[in-house]
Amino acid sequence: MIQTEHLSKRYGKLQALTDLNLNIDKGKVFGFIGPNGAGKSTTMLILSTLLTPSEGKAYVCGYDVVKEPKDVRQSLGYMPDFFGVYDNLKATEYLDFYAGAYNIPPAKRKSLIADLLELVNLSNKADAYVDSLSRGMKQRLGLARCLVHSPDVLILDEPASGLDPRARIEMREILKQLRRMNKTILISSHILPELAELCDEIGVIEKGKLIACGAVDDVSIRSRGISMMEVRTVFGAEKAERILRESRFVRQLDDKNSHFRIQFMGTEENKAELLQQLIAAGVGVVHFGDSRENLEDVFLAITEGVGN
Ligand SMILES: Nc1ncnc2c1ncn2[C@@H]1O[C@H](COP(=O)(O)OP(=O)(O)OP(=O)(O)O)[C@@H](O)[C@H]1O
Repeated sequence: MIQTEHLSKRYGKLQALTDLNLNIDKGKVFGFIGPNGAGKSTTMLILSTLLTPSEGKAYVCGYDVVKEPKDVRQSLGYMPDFFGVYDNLKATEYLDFYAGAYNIPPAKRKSLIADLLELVNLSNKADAYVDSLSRGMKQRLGLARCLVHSPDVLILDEPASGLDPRARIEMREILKQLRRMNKTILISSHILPELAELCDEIGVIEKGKLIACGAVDDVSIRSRGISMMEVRTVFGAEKAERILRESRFVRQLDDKNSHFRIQFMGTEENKAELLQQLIAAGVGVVHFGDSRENLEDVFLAITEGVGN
């Protein structure tokens, strides 16, 4: 549904994107992770036909973004990282305006807008002026806006940025709902754990280059063999700490009352080896596995030194 081939973009002398190859299948949620200035928005603008690539090709639903921009725009909904709302419009009027822009017949708009407001949990704000909505509500309204023409593909540039934890959770629940509706979603963030639960695959981009790409669980392994792990023990914590500290597979260790968090560098076999070593030493291991919550550390480890 989304494909790029050797996609590159230069702004004057600045190479913002270099040789990007992406292939996102129907119904998949792809998380695009990278620090500020990595090239995420540039990629999304090209896919949304708002920016022309310097080199390479990009397709959305099989349509070429340069040669068939109208078909691309019909197929996708794009939510920029920042968008304005009009002061004197109510939420329903705002969506009605965009539905009109997509030539949706007036007779169909009322029920469509009611459905969209329900989807984004804003039914009770239908008659509220958009500039009176909280930031989280505005973001959700922005999401409804890019769904008015029922696109198969969604391109969402940092939809949760600037939101408080509750608003982030609400946004995530709506995105899960969109995934259940079989939308293909490209979503960016500079916060990896935020996307881990939502995405089927992630791509890590740094200084315009894709440096790791794949299923959330194996991106770290495929890239540099780094993963974050948790080890919990009920007895023998001191022995465990010594073994973990001395292990050639452990790069970093945090210890909180028999609960160890380690940066592991090695293969799945190496993990089994380490677990056997702990058990053979008489450590009471009750948990030994990958940590999802600390994926940010993996991201930092993967991107460490890249591009320098
Ligand atoms: N219109 C422009 N003219 C010149 N340089 C630009 C322009 N837009 C972006 N850049 C530069 O291109 C690089 C990539 O920017 P881009 O906005 O794509 O990154 P990003 O990953 O989306 O970052 P952020 O999270 O800050 O939005 C940055 O160095 C940025 O300063």
